[in-house]
Amino acid sequence: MHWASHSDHGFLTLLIENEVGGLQVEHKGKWFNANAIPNSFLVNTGDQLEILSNGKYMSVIHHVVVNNKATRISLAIANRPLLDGLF
Ligand SMILES: O=C(O)CCC(=O)C(=O)O
Ligand SMILES: [Fe+2]
Repeated sequence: MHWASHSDHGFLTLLIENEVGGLQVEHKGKWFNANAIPNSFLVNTGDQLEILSNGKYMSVIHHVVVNNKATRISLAIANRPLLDGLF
């Protein structure tokens, strides 16, 4: 089971997750596990960065796989643009 696949609206998203993992990123139609490195942030590129870099840094499509065997804990720190303005 996984949460809905999506890209983040903001510039960058910083993620910390526990050892359960579960984040997957899409590349050329395939899904890859994005296992966090202990004591580090995992950084997702967002839509705002893709737009401001004219597509040089693509916004990553991702989702999270979960199960009923292990408790997944994650902390996401995101900046998001106002929906009615530029920033
Ligand atoms: O929990 C995670 O690792 C990712 C959460 C996420 O994709 C989000 O908050 O946009
Ligand atoms: Fe996300």
